[in-house]
Amino acid sequence: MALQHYLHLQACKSASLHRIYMTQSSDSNDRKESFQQVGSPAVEFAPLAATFRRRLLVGIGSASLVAVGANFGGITSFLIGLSPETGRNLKLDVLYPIGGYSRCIDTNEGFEFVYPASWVGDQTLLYRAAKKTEFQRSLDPPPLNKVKSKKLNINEPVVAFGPPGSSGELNVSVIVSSVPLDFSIEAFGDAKQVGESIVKKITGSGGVKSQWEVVYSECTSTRISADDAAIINGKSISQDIRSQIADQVSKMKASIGKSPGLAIVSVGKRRDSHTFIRIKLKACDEVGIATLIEELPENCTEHQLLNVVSGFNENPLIHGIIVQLPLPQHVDEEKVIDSVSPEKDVDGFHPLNMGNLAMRGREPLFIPCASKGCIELLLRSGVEIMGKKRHHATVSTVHAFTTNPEKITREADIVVSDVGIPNIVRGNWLKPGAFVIDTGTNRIKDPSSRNGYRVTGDVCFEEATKVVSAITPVPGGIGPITISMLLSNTLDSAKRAFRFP
Ligand SMILES: Nc1nc2c(c(=O)[nH]1)N[C@@H](CN(C=O)c1ccc(C(=O)N[C@@H](CCC(=O)O)C(=O)O)cc1)CN2
Repeated sequence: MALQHYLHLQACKSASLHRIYMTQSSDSNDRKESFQQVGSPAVEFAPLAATFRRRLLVGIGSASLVAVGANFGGITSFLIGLSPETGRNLKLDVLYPIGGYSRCIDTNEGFEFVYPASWVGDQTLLYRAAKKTEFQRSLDPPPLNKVKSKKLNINEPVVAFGPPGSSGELNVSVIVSSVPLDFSIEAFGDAKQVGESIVKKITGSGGVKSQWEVVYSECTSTRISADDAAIINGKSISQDIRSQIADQVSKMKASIGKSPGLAIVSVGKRRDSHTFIRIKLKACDEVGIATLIEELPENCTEHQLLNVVSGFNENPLIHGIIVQLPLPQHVDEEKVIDSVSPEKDVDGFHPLNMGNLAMRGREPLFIPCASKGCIELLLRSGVEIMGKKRHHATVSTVHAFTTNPEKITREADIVVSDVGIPNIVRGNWLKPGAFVIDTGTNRIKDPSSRNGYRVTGDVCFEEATKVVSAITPVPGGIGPITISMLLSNTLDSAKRAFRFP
C-alpha cells in the first residue's frame, strides 16, 4: 500500500518557478533507488524513511493533460463567477479556468494540481502520457513476454508545463517519488506552510517573501495499492530457460549429430492428462527434443504397460521416459514407476532417485520437475533459501490431518502449495512479504469461458496479493517452469548418455 499526498499549489510569480522534483518508480528497485535523488524533496524527506514505501506526490503547473471541457451554455462560467472558491471545491477548474488557473487531474499517477491557464505542456511528455493511457485502455492482450516498462530516467517528470514559446527557464514539472510508509506531509505543517516551504526551496528566495505568494494550497492523503505483490511471469522465465536448452540441443546436434529423445506413456482418456501431454510435446518440439508417444486404452493390462516401459528402457534413442499420472485404479502405480530405468527417470519419481534426493550427501540422477522448478524460480528471483534442507532451509509440511495448518503456513517465508483444492490457502494464512509458489492446477466450472471451465490454483490469489511480496499465478506461473525442468532433465540425461559436456 502507498500513501499519496496531493499538494495543490498556486504560486504567484514574480520570481521564476523552478522544478518541484518528484519521482515515480516503475518497479520495486526503482522505488528503493528513488531516495538517492540529490536535491529532490524525496531526499529532503528521506530522513523520515523507515522500512516501508509510500509515494509522495507534489504538483504545480501543467496544461494540456486536462480534458477539454465545455462551458455548458455559459452555466459553468456563471457558477464560477458567483464564487471562485466553490468552483475550485467542485473542481470545475478542470473544465474552465478559475481566476486564470486551470486544474490538471491525473488519476493514474494519483495527483492533481492547478496551473496558469495560459501555460502549455511539454509535448514529449504529453505524447508519452497519451500513449500510456491508450495502452491501458486497449482490449488487446498484453504481449506474452511482457517486459516491465521502465522509465528511461527516474528524474524525468510525468508532466511539465511552462509559458508558450519559452524554453523551460520558467516551468513547473511533476516527478512522482517514493517516500517511506510512515511519511506524512502534514508533519511539515499545514497545507499553506508546506506550500510556502516548497516554493521557498525551489525559488531559492529564502525568506524574501516579497517575490512570491502562495495563493492556494491544499494537502490530501489517499491510500493506493502500489505495493501489491509481484506477479511472477512463469511463461517468460520458462522461455528464458527453454532458449538456453534449445541452444544446447542445437550445439549437441551440430557437434555429434544426435538429439535428446523423450518417450511419453499415456493411459486412458483423462482430459487434464491429455492437456499436460500436449503441453509437454509442444515444449519438446520448441527446443528440438525428439518425442515418442505411446497411448494405451483405459482398460489396458498392467503387463502391457510394463512392456511399453521396458521397450523404452531399451531404446537408445530415448533418454527420458514419463508415464503420465494418475493411472487407472487397476494398475499398480508403484510397480510402473519402479519399472522406469533410473537413468531415464526424468520425472525423478523412481525410488532410487527419490531416495538419493532425500539422503544427505547423495546425488540423484534427476530431481522431480516441480520441485526443481520451485528452486530454479527462487534462485532466479534472488530469494535466499536459508535454513533449508539441501539449501539449508527448515521445511514444514502441512497435510490433510495437520491441526491448525493456517498457523504453520503463516510462519513460512516461502510457501509452496500443492493441494488440489481451489482457494484453500487464504490471505490470512500467509505471512506478510512471503514468497508464494502455487503449484495447484484446479479446474473449476466457468460457463463464461470457452471450455466451460477455467484453471485456478490452491491459493486465493486476490487475498494473497494484498499480503505477500511475490506470487506465481495459475495458469502462467510454476506450470510452464515445471515443463522447462522436464526438458532440462531430458537434456541432462542425453548428455550423460552421450558423454557430451
Ligand atoms: N508423470 C507425471 N504426471 C504428472 C505430473 C508429473 O510431473 N509427471 N504432474 C502433474 C501434471 N503436470 C505434469 O504432467 C502438469 C501440470 C500443470 C502444467 C501446466 O503447465 N499448467 C498450466 C495450465 C495448464 C492448463 O491450462 O490446464 C499452467 O500452470 O500455466 C503442466 C504439467 C500430474 N501428473
